[in-house]
Amino acid sequence: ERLLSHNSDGLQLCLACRNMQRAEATRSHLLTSHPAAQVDLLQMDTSSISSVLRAAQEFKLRYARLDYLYLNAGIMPNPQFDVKAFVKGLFSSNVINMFSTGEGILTQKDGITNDGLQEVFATNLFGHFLLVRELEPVLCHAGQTSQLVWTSSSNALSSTFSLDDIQHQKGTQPYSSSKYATDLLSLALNNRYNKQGLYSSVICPGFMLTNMTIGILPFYLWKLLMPFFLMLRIFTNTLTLTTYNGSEALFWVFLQKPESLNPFSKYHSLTSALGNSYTQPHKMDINMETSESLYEKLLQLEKDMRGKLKDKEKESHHAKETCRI
Ligand SMILES: NC(=O)C1=CN([C@@H]2O[C@H](COP(=O)(O)OP(=O)(O)OC[C@H]3O[C@@H](n4cnc5c(N)ncnc54)[C@H](OP(=O)(O)O)[C@@H]3O)[C@@H](O)[C@H]2O)C=CC1
Ligand SMILES: CC(C)CCC[C@@H](C)[C@H]1CC[C@H]2C3=C(CC[C@]12C)[C@@]1(C)CCC(=O)[C@@H](C)[C@@H]1CC3
Repeated sequence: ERLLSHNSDGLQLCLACRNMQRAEATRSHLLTSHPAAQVDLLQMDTSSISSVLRAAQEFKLRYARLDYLYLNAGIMPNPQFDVKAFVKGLFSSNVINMFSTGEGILTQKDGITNDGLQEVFATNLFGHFLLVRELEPVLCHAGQTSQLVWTSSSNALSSTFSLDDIQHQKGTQPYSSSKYATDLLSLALNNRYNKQGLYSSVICPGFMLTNMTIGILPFYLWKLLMPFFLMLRIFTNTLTLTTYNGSEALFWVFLQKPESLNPFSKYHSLTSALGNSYTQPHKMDINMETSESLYEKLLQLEKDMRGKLKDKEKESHHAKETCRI
């Protein structure tokens, strides 16, 4: 919506969504305020490997070029709010950090996808990784730049991520781990693809009330807490609260020359106590060595998963043939 409000001429949007009913509703909403806009839809579930491969194939049939790819889909399933840790945090010097990152007060219960991957890892990171790899031919064009924009989080904490457990099978903070992996992956992509004109950056929208966060507390509590959160903005500008404010960095990045963005920075949407939105970079707690190691592991996993998919296809083909006989 913010991109269309800025300049809808010549902008062709393609919304890749898992739920086509919601996608249609979003499209209609956008066309109501911007009747001349070009908004296409593409069905894609980032948690499913075959869905991502199918969607990428369809995209390449439809379009010759992709200038901006927003990698925004994300889940934080079954969030558990640790009241004890929260109260302890309230009386510690870490209180502001707790409200801006959610560090130490949230855990999640992860699931397993049909492909056998950890659900948060598959949805938030691996599906997007595959998509970028598949869309390479439309993203990389001689003499032109293109941009990947990842929605990461200030909840991306190195303490929750391990190269020995990139899917976070063993821990209770898969969300944080997947976002830290996102930061690492963006750096590795810059390292590999900048020569081909493809740039990658990460943003944090700040804390917003959305479908993802609203379930953490009962709805009436959020309503009651709203004046408290607005007041808290005096101490931390990370409480963006609305999706309009949260999308500030997504929009800001769109306006920048990709070469001017720092691959080690995360671009944060921030909102001042007076309600003004702005974007500010913060250095990420990442290094090239870990980022490259993660990339190698993702490539290996991709190879394994493609192998499994082929075996499955062969099996079902064989079953069909046997039936026919
Ligand atoms: N809210 C917050 O405070 C913060 C959010 N973020 C990040 O912002 C991004 C957007 O989240 P937010 O708007 O808050 O939450 P929402 O739940 O409102 O939005 C998440 C979006 O991701 C889509 N999605 C989820 N799973 C899949 C999937 N398997 N395939 C395709 N699409 C999928 C959802 O689709 P559907 O409509 O079908 O559910 C929805 O459109 C996420 O990456 C999140 O981690 C980062 C920091 C803070
Ligand atoms: C009951 C209390 C009076 C208020 C509790 C508030 C907490 C539930 C929120 C305070 C900071 C929030 C926060 C997030 C979730 C909800 C809180 C912990 C996130 C972890 C959501 C996902 C993200 O990506 C982070 C950037 C958010 C950081 C702040």
